[in-house]
Amino acid sequence: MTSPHPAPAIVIDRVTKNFTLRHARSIKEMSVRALRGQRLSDRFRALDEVSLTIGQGETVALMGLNGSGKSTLLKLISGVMSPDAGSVLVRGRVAGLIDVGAGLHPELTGRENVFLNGAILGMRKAEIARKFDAIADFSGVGRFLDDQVKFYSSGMFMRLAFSIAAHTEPDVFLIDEVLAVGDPPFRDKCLDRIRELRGEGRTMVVVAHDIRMLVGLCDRGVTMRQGRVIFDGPTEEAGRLVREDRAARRAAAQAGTAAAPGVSGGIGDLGG
Ligand SMILES: Nc1ncnc2c1ncn2[C@@H]1O[C@H](COP(=O)(O)OP(=O)(O)OP(=O)(O)O)[C@@H](O)[C@H]1O
Repeated sequence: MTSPHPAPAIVIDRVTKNFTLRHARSIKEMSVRALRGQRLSDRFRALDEVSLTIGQGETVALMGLNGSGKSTLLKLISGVMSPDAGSVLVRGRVAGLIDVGAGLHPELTGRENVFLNGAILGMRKAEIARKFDAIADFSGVGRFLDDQVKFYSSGMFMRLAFSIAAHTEPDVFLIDEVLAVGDPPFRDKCLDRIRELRGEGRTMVVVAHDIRMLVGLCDRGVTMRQGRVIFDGPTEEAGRLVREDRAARRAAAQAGTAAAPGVSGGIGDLGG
């Protein structure tokens, strides 16, 4: 029997992340702005005191409008980015599909990338060799395996990246919008593989805009708005709040106003 309170796999404690928005891209632009007394850059708060604990074996959907901070939060969990304040603790091996294909090297072949990316994701050479056929089969890249991946279509690229990550047997698996890229049969295969990983008790955090898919896949939904967690509970309810935000954003756009829920407002967001 599973415990109602699984041991934490991810603990995010009052995490804040700021980015610098540069307004001038050239020395000329900088000079013009300086002469006019305009700012050269602004600080933008992408995450604002976010706290979240995810238990081992949970499948959590991270939802919210564009710019609400989902991807930034996944990057902090994966360790590719560090918080400006607060802490992120992750137990076990993390594999992520965060920036699709970011781990694939365009000049290398699919085969070489399986070994390189597999190693980056923490697999030993013998383990990759043992799983190579399964990775190649799952990706469906077939006869293109010995071509450089820069010649792959975006779908093939994503399939190979997903296949490598999904065979690393991670304790924590992070998935960002990759399911939106693939063709429907591959998407179903990915969903089956995610369910399999879930059945093996792995922890999963999934970011996607397809609310219906998330409701079918995840035990728990977290809704973000302007860098903050505004809801954490049943996935349906989390999704309902996102639909509300979408409707408000549409209404605001029609009314011609700039401010809508969850839409990043730059420096103005910092205070409120
Ligand atoms: N490297 C960066 N430099 C500057 N600003 C950034 C950077 N990465 C993200 N941001 C900004 O931080 C905010 C949050 O971005 P993030 O990508 O986390 O949102 P998101 O909820 O994942 O959005 P989407 O659904 O569009 O992927 C956005 O306003 C974005 O423009």
